[in-house]
Amino acid sequence: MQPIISIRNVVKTFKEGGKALPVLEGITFDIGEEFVAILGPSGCGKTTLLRIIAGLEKADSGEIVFTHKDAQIGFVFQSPTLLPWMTVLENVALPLRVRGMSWKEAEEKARKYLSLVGLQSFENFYPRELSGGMKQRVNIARALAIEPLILLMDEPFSQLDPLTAESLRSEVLDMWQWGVTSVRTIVMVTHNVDEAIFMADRLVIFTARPAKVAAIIPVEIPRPRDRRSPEFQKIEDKVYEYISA
Ligand SMILES: Nc1ncnc2c1ncn2[C@@H]1O[C@H](COP(=O)(O)OP(=O)(O)OP(=O)(O)O)[C@@H](O)[C@H]1O
Repeated sequence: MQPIISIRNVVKTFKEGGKALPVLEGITFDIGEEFVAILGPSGCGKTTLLRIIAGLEKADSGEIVFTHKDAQIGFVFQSPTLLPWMTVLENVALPLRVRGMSWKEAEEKARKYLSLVGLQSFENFYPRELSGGMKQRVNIARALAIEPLILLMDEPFSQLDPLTAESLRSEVLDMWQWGVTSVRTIVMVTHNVDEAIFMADRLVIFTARPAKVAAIIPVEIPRPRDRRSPEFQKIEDKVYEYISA
């Protein structure tokens, strides 16, 4: 596998009120052109690793090596982080403006990605006028609009009702699988074992804090995956062995 991201011996300790909280204890693995899900017990450091990959947080030691030095990275946060005083269109266009694009060009691109997530007729709405699922769609459109090679997602479906979450999962998978976006690599942090097996090519399982890689499990089941199939169940059992260990 040709790596797109190499995570090499990443160590991170937070300092809180004079006390050291070791969070990541030497995380090493490669991510290629694939969909990787990171699973692990609550508070073990999954989000911290994602933030380090995105450059939002600094590792104490170790490194993250990107094969494509100028690769753009999109980030979808757990809860939508839209600016309330801007319309949907302006929210999606903003990161493009920040990158130096004219408003006209930025809005054209924003419209393209809003239509990809099914929100073309909501461009003049404000975030408060949207449902949770629609806000998360805008968040996804905003991350895609910068045309990233790498998409990082932090529990993107966990705040949505089950039906909305399920349709968004399939939509994200479709967009990625059929190559209608620039994204070649997806890294998703999740608590949800079922969601990880449904979506990912490989599962990276972390131990409890301080996190180490406990196991890497490939999911070689053709998509769309049937959660009731014996192969699916077998992987689920394997994951729980590591998670409850
Ligand atoms: N900026 C920070 N300063 C101090 N402690 C932090 C900071 N960010 C995270 N932590 C702590 O580091 C630990 C790991 O947090 P992190 O959010 O990475 O875990 P997680 O595995 O994503 O958790 P969850 O699954 O519950 O979302 C937690 O105990 C958290 O309280």
